[in-house]
Amino acid sequence: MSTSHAIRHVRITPIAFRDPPLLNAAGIHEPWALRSIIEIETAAGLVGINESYGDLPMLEALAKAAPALQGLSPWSLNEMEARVRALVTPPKQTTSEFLTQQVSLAPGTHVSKTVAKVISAFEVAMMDLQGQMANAPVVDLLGGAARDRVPYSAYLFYKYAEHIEKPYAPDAWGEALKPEQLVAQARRMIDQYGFQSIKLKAGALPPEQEAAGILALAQAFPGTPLRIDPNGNWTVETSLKIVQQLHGVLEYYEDPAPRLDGMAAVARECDVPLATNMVVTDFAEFRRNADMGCPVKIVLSDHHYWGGLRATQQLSMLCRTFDLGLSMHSNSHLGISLVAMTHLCASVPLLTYACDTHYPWQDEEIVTGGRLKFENGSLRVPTGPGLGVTIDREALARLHDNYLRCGIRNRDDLGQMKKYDPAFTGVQPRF
Ligand SMILES: O=C([O-])[C@@H](O)[C@@H](O)[C@H](O)[C@@H](O)C(=O)[O-]
Ligand SMILES: [Mg+2]
Repeated sequence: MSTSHAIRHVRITPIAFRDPPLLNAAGIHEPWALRSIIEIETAAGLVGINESYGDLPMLEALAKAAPALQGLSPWSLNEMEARVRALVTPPKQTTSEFLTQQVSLAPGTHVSKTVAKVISAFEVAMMDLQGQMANAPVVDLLGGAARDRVPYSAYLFYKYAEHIEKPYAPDAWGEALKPEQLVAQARRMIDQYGFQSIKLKAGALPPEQEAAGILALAQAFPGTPLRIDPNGNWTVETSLKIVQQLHGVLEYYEDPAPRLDGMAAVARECDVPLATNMVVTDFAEFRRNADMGCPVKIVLSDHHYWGGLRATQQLSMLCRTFDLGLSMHSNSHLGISLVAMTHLCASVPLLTYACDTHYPWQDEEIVTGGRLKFENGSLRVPTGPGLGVTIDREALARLHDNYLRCGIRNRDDLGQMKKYDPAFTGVQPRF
């Protein structure tokens, strides 16, 4: 490698962007969602970019690992992984902290994922650099495109009309607590993006109400594949009762009951395939599911915490070996994450369902050119070198300023819900 391609500098910029009051099993979204923007610069001045989690422990881990990249070639991903593993060890937890985090909805915030998250954060930016050096899109570095566009689904949430603090004008989506409001939300999202399948985030309202929501969607959008995701907030008994009410309607049943044993108990009595982003979140958990005869049939990966794009490709091979389906999970994110996910999904022959994305819930953007355009619910894989997108510096400065002012340093859906309802405990399963 010529020394001009050696990595000389790593910049991590935390950002915050507006996030609507979306309800979930843990509580409710805060007014600002956090991300980190990663920039890796070579001696010659090429810059590879990426987007990842922006909570404080993640920022600390990124800062700790960044010096390991000094002098490294952007092609040396294995060496980068070894150096990160040597430098970053997850902080120790007390048992009670561990139990609290077990019910977290966002596996990306769990400390056991720190090393995988940091590796992923650097890997994508290094592959962006590789693509620029080789004049090839990331999808080609991953083996080439198995498809030229990647399908996403409409991701519906129950929600309030505005945040309790009212830090900015209410979003355009309005309240969604009743079936007819949910149908209106789906209609608006599908009209705008063309999505061809629908996911409902559940586990927030009483299950019968959420089942009524799905039935209303089934009536309003006949033939459209539907999914429901209570994030393990239902007992096995509730999960089985509700799936009966939804007979013939669901494409898959996502994390109805907590833990792998809960999911296995549901699987024994129900013929709808179970999907997860909560109980198979790394290779050890994949093995546990396999040892139990695969009660979970669909793994919802997320390169941000599975260890990167290449790790997710390895996961896809395992899914094929065990005859499992594969699709993608998401958290609140902007365009760099969406584009990285699109390159990845285009490169994976086994992609059995349209992917999740929170993108419609965000109205801000960090990439040059503004919001990404969907066609019939799909995103075209960028064909330019690397990720094929660049950072809008003005937007980066503005979103970083949001971060400095917003006061949020860790995502806390439970704490936020307590502002609306001080008696809310978040103890799961609630229903
Ligand atoms: O954004 C949310 O509220 C979701 O509930 C998210 O935190 C989950 O991790 C995720 O989307 C899921 O599918 O479980
Ligand atoms: Mg989920």
